[in-house]
Amino acid sequence: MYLTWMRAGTERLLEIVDGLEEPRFAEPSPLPGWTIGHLVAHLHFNARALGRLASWAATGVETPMYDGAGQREQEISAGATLRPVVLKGLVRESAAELDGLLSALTDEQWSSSVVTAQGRTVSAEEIPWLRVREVVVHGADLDGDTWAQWPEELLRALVVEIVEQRFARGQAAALAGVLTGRSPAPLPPWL
Ligand SMILES: O=C(O)/C=C/C(=O)CC(=O)C(=O)O
Repeated sequence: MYLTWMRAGTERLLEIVDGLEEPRFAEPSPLPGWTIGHLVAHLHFNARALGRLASWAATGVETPMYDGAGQREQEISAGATLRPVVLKGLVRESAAELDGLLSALTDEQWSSSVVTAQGRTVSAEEIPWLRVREVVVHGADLDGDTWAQWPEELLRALVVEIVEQRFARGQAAALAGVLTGRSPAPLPPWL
């Protein structure tokens, strides 16, 4: 299921990224401090990072998503300076690499454990879900009209996870206001 959603989400994301005109890469994205270029660079390096988790599951050799706290930020900042045509190619390439690595996992490897960048120990089966969140949510950042195209089951899984995490972040009251349609409380971006 997750792999199917990942493939559908990736296909849509690549369409959106391919359709971005060059000047848009320098424009602000909905994420504080990030341009569209930063966002596209993040999507590329996130595929690479999740690919390292897939390699970990395949080999048993610990290969974390990022080497230390600064790597993610440094990669994104450097990536955002690349020419849009280069970034577009990289996003496509790393998405295909991630798909290839995941497709090669055996049943036993899928059930092995890996550790995410947030320190969560998860089954490798969760790797495609981590990518679904990225391509679906950031796809909406790049082209806001994408939500209605996703299956209800995917949206339910996403919303349940967001609700749990927002509660954990102390945002219960703001969330209740938004979900009851009573207050347009400003909530910071979830992802
Ligand atoms: O949900 C988690 O445990 C980890 C999520 C991330 O590391 C987010 C990314 O995938 C990323 O920032 O590249």
